[in-house]
Amino acid sequence: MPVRAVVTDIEGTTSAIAFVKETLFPFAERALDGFLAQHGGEPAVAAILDETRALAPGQDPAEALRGWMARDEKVTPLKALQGMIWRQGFESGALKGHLWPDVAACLRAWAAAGIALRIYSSGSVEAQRLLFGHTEAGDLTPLLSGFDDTRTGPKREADSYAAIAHAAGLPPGEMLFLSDVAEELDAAQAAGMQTCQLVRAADGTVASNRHPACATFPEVAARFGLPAPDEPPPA
Ligand SMILES: CSCCC(=O)C(=O)COP(=O)(O)O
Ligand SMILES: [Mg+2]
Repeated sequence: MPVRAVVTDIEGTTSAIAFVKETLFPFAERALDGFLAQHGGEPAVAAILDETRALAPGQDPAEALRGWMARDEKVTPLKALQGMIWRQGFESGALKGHLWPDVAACLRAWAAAGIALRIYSSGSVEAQRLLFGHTEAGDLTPLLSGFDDTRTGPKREADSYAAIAHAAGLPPGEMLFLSDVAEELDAAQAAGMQTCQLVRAADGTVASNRHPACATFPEVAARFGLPAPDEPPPA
């Protein structure tokens, strides 16, 4: 079936795991206490702290958030708060959204051919917009027609992918989900989507054998009949 929409994960798929773990997470960790001291009374931040207390009863919310960060737990209020903290970094230029060198040219070629492009990541929608709005290849958000995070649903549950297909207004079979995590691909496949695992050598991803595997976006293009970019990716 032809692919009319591509839904992509971020960490391990468009972007290096090391960028998330060694740049983004430490940035949020360093800024956490100051951010809560300055913004803790604002309604959006107070709501995140309430969500945190509900998920970690009896624990100081800042400590709960710090623990989730240390264990890389994809907990929705943590992800929302990280997005808010990263805003300052992206907008000041202290942070640049990392994309593997093959990604931007393919996204441009696919969008130009009328393929709908969407993001589905554990990173909050705010963080997704910031990352794609501030990449070394420029602002790529005009190429993207939809953003979903774990408020849509857990990434390992088929219903989340059904909801994404519904929001895109397409049959799931005409949508291709890209991720480094086999369990996420299993869920997308259970919802009827086409799937491809990104096995990025630098990320040390191990191919699952349950899904087609590609090392780069141009390989994805070749395998799924998507247009390839005109220009070669920068070295
Ligand atoms: C700017 S997105 C930050 C990435 C992040 O926090 C994360 O947890 C990524 O998880 P993914 O679902 O994209 O693998
Ligand atoms: Mg990932």
